[in-house]
Amino acid sequence: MIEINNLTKIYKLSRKQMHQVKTKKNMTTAIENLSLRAEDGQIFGLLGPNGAGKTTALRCIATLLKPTEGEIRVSGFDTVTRSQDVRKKIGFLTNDIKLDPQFSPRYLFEFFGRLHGVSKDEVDARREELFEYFGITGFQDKKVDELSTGMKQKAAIAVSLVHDPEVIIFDEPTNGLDIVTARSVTDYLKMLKGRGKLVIISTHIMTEAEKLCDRIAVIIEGRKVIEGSLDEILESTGTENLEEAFFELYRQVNGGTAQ
Ligand SMILES: Nc1ncnc2c1ncn2[C@@H]1O[C@H](COP(=O)(O)OP(=O)(O)OP(=O)(O)O)[C@@H](O)[C@H]1O
Repeated sequence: MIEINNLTKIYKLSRKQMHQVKTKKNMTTAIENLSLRAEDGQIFGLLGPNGAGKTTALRCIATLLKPTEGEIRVSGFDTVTRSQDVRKKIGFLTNDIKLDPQFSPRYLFEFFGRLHGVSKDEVDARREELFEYFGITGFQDKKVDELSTGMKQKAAIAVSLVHDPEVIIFDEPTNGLDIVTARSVTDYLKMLKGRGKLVIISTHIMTEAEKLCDRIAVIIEGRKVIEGSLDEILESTGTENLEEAFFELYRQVNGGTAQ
């Protein structure tokens, strides 16, 4: 289970960053007062436009960032005071964590397996299952450097799951994948949910959230504007699909400026 209570994350900006985003303020609030609860056996989606704060929230859950205010618990462990325990429970995938280009998917899978304290037999069994499922076996001994974007993403997904984590945190898991591979990833996430795992993803793809997520939190400009099942969100916005619901919510936040 993931419990987020009143999470606020404020980044301090360097002079260079202030110049880049043309601001005189040396701080930016990426997430403001976010609370939510995601249960085991559920796929929970954080849905929002670019810059909404989705990656920041997932990085806080994954212990990579400390909340400025508020607290997060993963499987009962606080992400700040019990970060080691949290890390054992989670598999984290994000676009800015890159696999070392000099090594092969097989080497990296075995390396991270050892790092997580998984036995050799178990690593071998999990490698066979995951590499077969994601079609990695054919290029498992090639250097990451020589792989396509999609191949790298598939390898990164497999590596993040080496220790059979209870909680799967995937930031835009189908980013850069073709339609066939994207489907294999979303099917695998559904299978993990069926095994009782908690999967939390970020996405800006409405149809992906619609098909995949049991619960969705829409985040706009760092604030949660609605949370619920797809049906609950459609009912409360009086719309027929998530895209319409999103624009309705966006209009409410921005005072009627969205198309
Ligand atoms: N390291 C950082 N330093 C300063 N500001 C940051 C940093 N990382 C993110 N931000 C800012 O925080 C806000 C939220 O960014 P975040 O990456 O969490 O959004 P996102 O919803 O994941 O966006 P995207 O869909 O584009 O990945 C943005 O305004 C971004 O510019």
